[in-house]
Amino acid sequence: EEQEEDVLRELRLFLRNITERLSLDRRFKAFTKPVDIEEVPDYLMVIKKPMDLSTLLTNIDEHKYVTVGEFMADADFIWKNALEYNPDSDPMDRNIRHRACALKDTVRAIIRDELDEDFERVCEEIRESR
Ligand SMILES: COC(=O)N1C[C@@H]2C[C@@H]3O[C@]2(Cc2nccnc23)C1
Repeated sequence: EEQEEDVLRELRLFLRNITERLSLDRRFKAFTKPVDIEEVPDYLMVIKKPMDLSTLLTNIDEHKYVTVGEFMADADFIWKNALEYNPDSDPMDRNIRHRACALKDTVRAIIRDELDEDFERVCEEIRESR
Protein backbone atom coordinates (compact mmCIF):
# COMPACT_ATOMS: atom_id res chain seq x y z
CA GLU A 1 0.00 0.00 0.00
CA GLU A 2 1.38 3.46 -0.84
CA GLN A 3 1.21 4.76 2.74
CA GLU A 4 3.33 1.78 3.85
CA GLU A 5 5.96 2.60 1.21
CA ASP A 6 5.98 6.19 2.47
CA VAL A 7 6.74 4.90 6.00
CA LEU A 8 9.55 2.61 4.77
CA ARG A 9 11.03 5.45 2.69
CA GLU A 10 11.14 7.61 5.84
CA LEU A 11 12.70 4.70 7.78
CA ARG A 12 15.48 4.40 5.16
CA LEU A 13 16.17 8.15 5.34
CA PHE A 14 16.41 7.93 9.16
CA LEU A 15 18.73 4.89 9.03
CA ARG A 16 20.95 6.42 6.30
CA ASN A 17 21.29 9.61 8.36
CA ILE A 18 22.38 7.66 11.46
CA THR A 19 24.79 5.49 9.48
CA GLU A 20 26.37 8.45 7.68
CA ARG A 21 26.84 10.38 10.95
CA LEU A 22 28.59 7.36 12.48
CA SER A 23 30.81 6.99 9.39
CA LEU A 24 31.96 10.62 9.76
CA ASP A 25 32.97 10.13 13.40
CA ARG A 26 36.76 9.62 13.52
CA ARG A 27 36.43 7.27 16.53
CA PHE A 28 34.63 4.78 14.28
CA LYS A 29 37.03 4.71 11.32
CA ALA A 30 37.90 1.01 11.95
CA PHE A 31 34.19 0.22 11.55
CA THR A 32 33.57 2.01 8.24
CA LYS A 33 34.65 -0.84 5.91
CA PRO A 34 34.80 -4.66 6.19
CA VAL A 35 37.88 -6.03 7.99
CA ASP A 36 40.39 -6.83 5.21
CA ILE A 37 40.55 -10.65 5.07
CA GLU A 38 43.88 -10.48 3.20
CA GLU A 39 45.37 -8.48 6.08
CA VAL A 40 43.59 -10.57 8.75
CA PRO A 41 43.40 -14.13 7.34
CA ASP A 42 41.90 -15.75 10.49
CA TYR A 43 39.12 -13.16 10.85
CA LEU A 44 36.36 -15.31 9.33
CA MET A 45 37.40 -18.31 11.47
CA VAL A 46 36.54 -16.24 14.56
CA ILE A 47 33.78 -13.91 13.33
CA LYS A 48 30.79 -15.66 11.74
CA LYS A 49 28.85 -12.52 10.75
CA PRO A 50 31.16 -9.64 9.75
CA MET A 51 29.45 -6.26 9.67
CA ASP A 52 30.53 -2.65 9.06
CA LEU A 53 28.98 0.77 8.40
CA SER A 54 29.33 0.61 4.60
CA THR A 55 27.53 -2.76 4.56
CA LEU A 56 24.74 -1.28 6.73
CA LEU A 57 24.33 1.47 4.12
CA THR A 58 24.16 -1.08 1.28
CA ASN A 59 21.58 -3.10 3.23
CA ILE A 60 19.45 0.03 3.76
CA ASP A 61 19.52 0.80 0.01
CA GLU A 62 18.58 -2.82 -0.74
CA HIS A 63 15.50 -2.41 1.48
CA LYS A 64 16.75 -5.08 3.91
CA TYR A 65 15.37 -3.28 6.99
CA VAL A 66 11.62 -2.84 7.64
CA THR A 67 12.09 -1.84 11.32
CA VAL A 68 14.72 0.03 13.35
CA GLY A 69 15.07 -3.13 15.44
CA GLU A 70 16.27 -5.12 12.41
CA PHE A 71 18.83 -2.38 11.64
CA MET A 72 20.05 -2.36 15.27
CA ALA A 73 20.51 -6.14 15.23
CA ASP A 74 22.99 -5.77 12.35
CA ALA A 75 24.60 -2.64 13.81
CA ASP A 76 25.19 -4.58 17.05
CA PHE A 77 27.35 -7.11 15.13
CA ILE A 78 29.85 -4.31 14.40
CA TRP A 79 30.75 -3.69 18.03
CA LYS A 80 30.13 -7.26 19.27
CA ASN A 81 32.53 -8.60 16.60
CA ALA A 82 35.18 -6.05 17.64
CA LEU A 83 34.90 -7.08 21.32
CA GLU A 84 35.15 -10.76 20.33
CA TYR A 85 38.05 -10.50 17.90
CA ASN A 86 40.10 -8.05 19.98
CA PRO A 87 39.94 -9.42 23.55
CA ASP A 88 43.53 -8.93 24.70
CA SER A 89 44.93 -6.48 27.23
CA ASP A 90 47.36 -4.88 24.77
CA PRO A 91 46.78 -1.21 23.95
CA MET A 92 45.56 -1.88 20.39
CA ASP A 93 42.85 -4.29 21.54
CA ARG A 94 41.84 -2.02 24.42
CA ASN A 95 41.58 0.93 22.04
CA ILE A 96 39.30 -0.80 19.54
CA ARG A 97 37.15 -2.22 22.36
CA HIS A 98 36.75 1.30 23.77
CA ARG A 99 35.63 2.52 20.35
CA ALA A 100 33.29 -0.48 19.99
CA CYS A 101 31.63 0.41 23.31
CA ALA A 102 31.37 4.06 22.19
CA LEU A 103 29.71 2.90 18.96
CA LYS A 104 27.19 0.77 20.92
CA ASP A 105 26.33 3.65 23.24
CA THR A 106 26.15 6.22 20.42
CA VAL A 107 23.72 4.14 18.32
CA ARG A 108 21.46 3.62 21.31
CA ALA A 109 21.58 7.30 22.33
CA ILE A 110 20.70 8.51 18.81
CA ILE A 111 17.77 6.09 18.58
CA ARG A 112 16.52 6.96 22.09
CA ASP A 113 16.71 10.68 21.28
CA GLU A 114 15.50 10.68 17.66
CA LEU A 115 13.20 7.70 17.03
CA ASP A 116 9.50 8.22 17.72
CA GLU A 117 8.15 5.08 19.40
CA ASP A 118 4.91 5.36 17.43
CA PHE A 119 6.89 5.39 14.14
CA GLU A 120 8.73 2.17 15.13
CA ARG A 121 5.41 0.57 16.08
CA VAL A 122 4.02 1.35 12.60
CA CYS A 123 7.14 -0.26 11.05
CA GLU A 124 6.65 -3.36 13.24
CA GLU A 125 2.99 -3.61 12.13
CA ILE A 126 4.19 -3.53 8.48
CA ARG A 127 6.78 -6.22 9.25
CA GLU A 128 4.12 -8.50 10.87
CA SER A 129 1.73 -7.97 7.91
CA ARG A 130 4.21 -9.27 5.32
C1 LIG B 1 36.82 -3.74 13.34
O1 LIG B 1 38.22 -3.91 13.19
C2 LIG B 1 38.79 -5.05 13.77
O2 LIG B 1 38.18 -5.81 14.49
N1 LIG B 1 40.08 -5.24 13.48
C3 LIG B 1 40.82 -6.43 13.86
C4 LIG B 1 42.03 -6.45 12.93
C5 LIG B 1 43.28 -6.82 13.71
C6 LIG B 1 44.12 -5.56 13.59
O3 LIG B 1 43.11 -4.54 13.50
C7 LIG B 1 42.22 -4.98 12.55
C8 LIG B 1 42.76 -4.82 11.15
C9 LIG B 1 44.18 -5.23 11.11
N2 LIG B 1 44.83 -5.27 9.94
C10 LIG B 1 46.11 -5.67 9.90
C11 LIG B 1 46.75 -6.07 11.07
N3 LIG B 1 46.10 -6.03 12.24
C12 LIG B 1 44.84 -5.60 12.29
C13 LIG B 1 40.87 -4.32 12.68
